[in-house]
Amino acid sequence: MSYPTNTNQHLTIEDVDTIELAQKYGTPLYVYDVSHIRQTIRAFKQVFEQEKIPFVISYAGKAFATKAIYQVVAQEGIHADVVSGGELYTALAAGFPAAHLSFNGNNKSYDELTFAVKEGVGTIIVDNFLELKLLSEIAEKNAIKQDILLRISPGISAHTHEFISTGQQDSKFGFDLISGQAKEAFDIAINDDHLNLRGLHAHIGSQIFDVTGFEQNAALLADTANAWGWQPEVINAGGGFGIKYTDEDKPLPESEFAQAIIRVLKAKAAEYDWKMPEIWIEPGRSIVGPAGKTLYTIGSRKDIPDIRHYLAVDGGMGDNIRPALYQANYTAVLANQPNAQTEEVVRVAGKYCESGDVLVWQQALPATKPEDILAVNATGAYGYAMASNYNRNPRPAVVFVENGQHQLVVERETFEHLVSLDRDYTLGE
Ligand SMILES: Cc1ncc(COP(=O)(O)O)c(C=O)c1O
Ligand SMILES: N[C@@H](CCCC[NH3+])C(=O)O
Repeated sequence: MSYPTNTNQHLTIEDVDTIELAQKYGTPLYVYDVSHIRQTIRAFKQVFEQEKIPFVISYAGKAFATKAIYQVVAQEGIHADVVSGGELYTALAAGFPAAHLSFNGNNKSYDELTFAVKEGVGTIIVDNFLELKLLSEIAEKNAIKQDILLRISPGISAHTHEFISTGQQDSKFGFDLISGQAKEAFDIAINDDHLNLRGLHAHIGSQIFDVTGFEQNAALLADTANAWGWQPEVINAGGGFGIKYTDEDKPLPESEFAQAIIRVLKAKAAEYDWKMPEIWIEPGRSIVGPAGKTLYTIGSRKDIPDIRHYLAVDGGMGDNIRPALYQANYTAVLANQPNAQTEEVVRVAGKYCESGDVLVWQQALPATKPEDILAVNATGAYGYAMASNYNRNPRPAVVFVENGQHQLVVERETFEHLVSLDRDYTLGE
């Protein structure tokens, strides 16, 4: 594949020189192409608009939650889904309209639910019986009727890594459909004076390439509501649309996932003689994943004759834990000269004290030298979001690029940040 370059033969992102970004902001550095994010959101929207059906696209902020991304998402006029008090706080701090937020999660605390209700979060996606009870009490206390959806665990297994598959019956998320718990929750919710049950939600997993699971899921939600003698206003089919990390990944265009869900629900609405319900989707990875790259500085190497070349960079599992956690595959490119002839196959390792601290398992690269810049592709989702301070490494900065310009949107942590919450121990003095 051929990468975009400038006259210096440097890798560019939206005409911005990645080597200059590395020099200006340091490495490791997360870089997002904002136009790419906007294009993906618009492609999703276009499908629904062309079909002329009511819809809500809710960006799943767990993939990447910072003030700046919530601002871009708000500019594009779509909603967002949060899964913790911290994500909710971030979205509100960004100026995101509370009414356009939904709140997912399998163990929202009393305080988190109160925070959401008081701030006017549009929809709470209720996951379990305790939450139903707490939320009803909180809504009553605040004299409101809270809009909710019920999250169902549909018993659908998505073909993806076990850790990111959520729809199977043996899952911690949602009301179990098969054993009748979902119907029990429905009966409670529909009769609750403080809750306004608008519809059903089910999310089957993440990084899924096939439309079948989404079709089955949408059909199941509609059939379930119908079997309960109920016409829902909303069917939320979740997120999970797969993206391309390597050439082995063959994702469908985002439009096809949306079209498949629309097709099924249109047919179900006709079959059951319903007013067309609002279709909600919650994409996270597909909106931000392909738009992000991480820049690293190349450091040491270890060549084990006839076995492997390890090339170490100045980041690792603290800024991208996905290879270590899910055996996830990525591709990388030499940003100094992305289209140069490749000369060797290396394993790109991080700087953390773990053997599993790998960023790219296998990558063909041109000859490299210390201080060269390596760009790892498609790191926009669940990279920064899952970053840690393991080995007391400060977390990297984040830069947004658009129309040939760049802006720092998250500062790099410093050593001072690392100790800023530490307190001296004095009891033993
Ligand atoms: C309820 C829910 N919605 C949306 C998502 C977003 O998934 P993805 O980032 O794969 O689109 C997830 C994560 O898997 C989720 O659990
Ligand atoms: N963190 C996962 C996806 C989220 C799954 C949680 N619903 C990943 O990096 O692929």
